[in-house]
Amino acid sequence: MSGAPLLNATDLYRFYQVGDDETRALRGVSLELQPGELTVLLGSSGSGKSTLLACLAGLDDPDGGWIELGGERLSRQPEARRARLRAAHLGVMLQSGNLIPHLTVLDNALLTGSLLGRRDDVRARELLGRVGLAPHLHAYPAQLSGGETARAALVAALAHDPRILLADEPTAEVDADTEDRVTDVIGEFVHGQGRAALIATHSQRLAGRADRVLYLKDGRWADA
Ligand SMILES: Nc1ncnc2c1ncn2[C@@H]1O[C@H](COP(=O)(O)OP(=O)(O)OP(=O)(O)O)[C@@H](O)[C@H]1O
Repeated sequence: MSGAPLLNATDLYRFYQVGDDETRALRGVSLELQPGELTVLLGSSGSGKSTLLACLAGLDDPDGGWIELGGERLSRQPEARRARLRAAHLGVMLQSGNLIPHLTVLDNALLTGSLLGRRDDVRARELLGRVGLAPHLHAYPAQLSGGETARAALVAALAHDPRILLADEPTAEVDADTEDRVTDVIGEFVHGQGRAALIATHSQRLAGRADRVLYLKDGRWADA
């Protein structure tokens, strides 16, 4: 792949201090995300995947290193600026807390697009249908199963058509058929629309569709 990356992270460090203990969750991680590239992030529990995604999403700030998004610096910026950059460039799906509890599945999917002034009902309904949530458009998050919640969150991250998807285990708690559908939606987003995605997953199906597989071990890149 060539050309300017959509996202550029250089030498990221993130340390957590709990009492006298320090966890070094990221230790010098660099990464570029290019358009048309599906990157899968693998690593055992505690290897730093969620920490990396949170930093790249501007939801957490690295202790060292820097992140550029669309040519603008994301790291070490006030929260309001990070939020603006996040909305302009990213679709983010974390392991929890993605959906607004008092909005329906459909309204959650429409929210970011509405805030950006480009609400797209057709795209939101189509994506929800493709991941098998057509019967649940008007359900509230508390009425969904774990797998349905993950799929609703994935659509909420994709419906405003971001340039980059950052997703943490989008196929957790789903059967093989549904996993295929979710994988198809992500594949179409990246390869059909020329977007970029970084997906933390344990799914071999998703890893099998990736253009690039990265392994994190103890907060550093490692060989498979
Ligand atoms: N808020 C926090 N405070 C203290 N330590 C944390 C915090 N968040 C993460 N950690 C620690 O940082 C390390 C990396 O955690 P992280 O959640 O990024 O791993 P992960 O690869 O996403 O794991 P999983 O696959 O279980 O989600 C772990 O040792 C974890 O205990």
